[in-house]
Amino acid sequence: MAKKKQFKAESKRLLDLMINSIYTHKEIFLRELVSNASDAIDKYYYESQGHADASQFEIRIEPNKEARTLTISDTGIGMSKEELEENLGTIAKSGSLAFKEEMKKKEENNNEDVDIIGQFGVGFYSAFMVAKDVRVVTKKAGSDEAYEWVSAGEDGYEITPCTKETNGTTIVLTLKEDTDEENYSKYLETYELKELIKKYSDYIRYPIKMNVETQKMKEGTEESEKPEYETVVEDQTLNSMVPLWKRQKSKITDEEYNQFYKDHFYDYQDPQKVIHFSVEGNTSFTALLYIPSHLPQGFYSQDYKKGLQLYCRGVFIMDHAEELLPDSLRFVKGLVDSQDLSLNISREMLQHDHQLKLIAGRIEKKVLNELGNMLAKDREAYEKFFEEFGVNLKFGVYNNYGMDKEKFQDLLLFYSSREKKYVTLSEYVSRMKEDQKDIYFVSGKDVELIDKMPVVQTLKNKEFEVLYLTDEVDEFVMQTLMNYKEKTFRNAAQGDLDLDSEEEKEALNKSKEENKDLLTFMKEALGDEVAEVKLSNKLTEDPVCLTAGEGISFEMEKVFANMPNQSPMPMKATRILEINPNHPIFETLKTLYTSDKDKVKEVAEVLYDQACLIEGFAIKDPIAYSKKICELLVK
Ligand SMILES: Nc1ncnc2c1ncn2[C@@H]1O[C@H](COP(=O)(O)OP(=O)(O)OP(=O)(O)O)[C@@H](O)[C@H]1O
Repeated sequence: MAKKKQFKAESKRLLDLMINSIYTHKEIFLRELVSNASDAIDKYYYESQGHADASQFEIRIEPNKEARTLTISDTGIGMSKEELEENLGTIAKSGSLAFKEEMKKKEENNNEDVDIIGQFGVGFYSAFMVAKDVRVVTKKAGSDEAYEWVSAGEDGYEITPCTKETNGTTIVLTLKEDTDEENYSKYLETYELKELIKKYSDYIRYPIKMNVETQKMKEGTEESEKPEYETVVEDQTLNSMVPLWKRQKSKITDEEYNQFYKDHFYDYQDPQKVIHFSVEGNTSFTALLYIPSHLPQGFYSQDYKKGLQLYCRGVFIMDHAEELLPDSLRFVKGLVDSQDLSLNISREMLQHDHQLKLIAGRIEKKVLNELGNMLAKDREAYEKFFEEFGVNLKFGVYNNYGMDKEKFQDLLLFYSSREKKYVTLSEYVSRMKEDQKDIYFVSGKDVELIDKMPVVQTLKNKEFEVLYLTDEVDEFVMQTLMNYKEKTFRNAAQGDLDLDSEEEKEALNKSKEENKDLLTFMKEALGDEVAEVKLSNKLTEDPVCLTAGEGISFEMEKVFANMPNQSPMPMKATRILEINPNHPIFETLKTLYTSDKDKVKEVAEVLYDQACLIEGFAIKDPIAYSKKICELLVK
């Protein structure tokens, strides 16, 4: 009988820590054991300098419900008695890390990439999260001796000689009994095991095999009305082995990219764009990114999680690594695989965000670049993209107090008065009139309504192009941008546009002077509703319009009004009623002013209400308004 050896005191505590607090998910034990198996095969392969028979390389999973055991075996390098003692008897001793370092030293004359996963020397013990005892049977390649290591966790371990035919390691876990909180039996279910392998170990480069029972039609019964079925055992490979993103780009078809997207990111439609690239350098990584063709489900809900899947050396680490994507690109789906990440000991988190920041920066740059290319080369596709996700790019402009606005401004599209099509800011500026100083924009509910606005008509008549802003955020975007290529953004519905010629100005001033009393009377008739009633050349066909004074605009007033937690004194724009001096109604007003001042008051109220309606504001008293209109019609 072999003598039972004790774990060192620290090891006992460490083991306890390991079992109870390092990992959040018990299921990762399988990932850890499979990664160890893969490392062991890697080592065997390196040691044999490529002479080993690769067809023998495999990792096998074997659940046994009767015995309540789960066995993970590999055809790797195995362990000698000393190695067993060192690697499995000392927690936090990683034979793999030592191996990797050894290989690195040799690497000066050997360019082979060492893709060993293990580094902390703790993963193995995660088995004790689900197993009440663990048996390891191992035979070192090239040796005749095999050994068995047995432990029930905290109480230490035993090593005894045994027999094993081939090199490699077999690990047998006897699962714990189920409890109210924890169902350990699930790790004996084929379905569960398959899922776990797919989730965490799909890209382990050696086949992970399992005998799986399936129902097959009995031979010879296919033609009969009642085909018979039988249960057969199939040896299935559970993992894909070579990740799509590690394959040569030119050899990947669109269908493969699209299928991968649909399988991994739960979309039923093909993505709009695939971005696949690798970066070599201080932080090397490969990214496979997708721009969906439509808004992901729940995109605007609080439950939507942005982020990319993260793999480290082909092993799945986490689903939504948020730090890899700026908020403005939260619609991007995909993954990053890097070997240079400092994972924490549980591989559930990343330790330093420095590398992550570097990667995130490269990803942002690449995606914005690709969007720029799409805009330049495939306008139709870009417009479709922009319809879905443009608002995120606008967010990119005003986020961070506009720090990043330059990155986004050339990707913005706005409707314009010219062709009622999307234009970029650069297109707008390139065709501005020679003497035009500002970039004009007008906000409103939709393009049709804006197009009919009096001030837009005037600008159009004078052949100025106007950008039509229909998104709530648009005015904030303009405020943040302030200017573009030295041209200032200017809300055409606000303030004086100073578009008149000298003669026009002179004529207007004269008319203002002559009708000063009438205008003052009208202002008083309307009370606090308006700050001013004035004549303006802004209007050509329409009788009146409402403009906002300096400060907040009408659109902003509407945005603030829709916000939750209203203050009792909501922000309001200053209202100015502008009258077209060339409209017949002004002549009527002038005449009435000399004969019937009460009528002037009434007409002023109707005109003001009309201006409000055009601007998209509710009128204060719709019943009174309709009454007044009727009276005027009857007369
Ligand atoms: N299947 C195996 N075949 C051969 N050696 C193994 C096997 N499993 C574990 N080992 C040895 O035991 C050591 C400890 O394993 P453990 O999983 O605890 O840590 P690790 O894989 O080195 O690091 P990490 O904690 O990062 O996974 C390994 O470094 C390796 O030398």
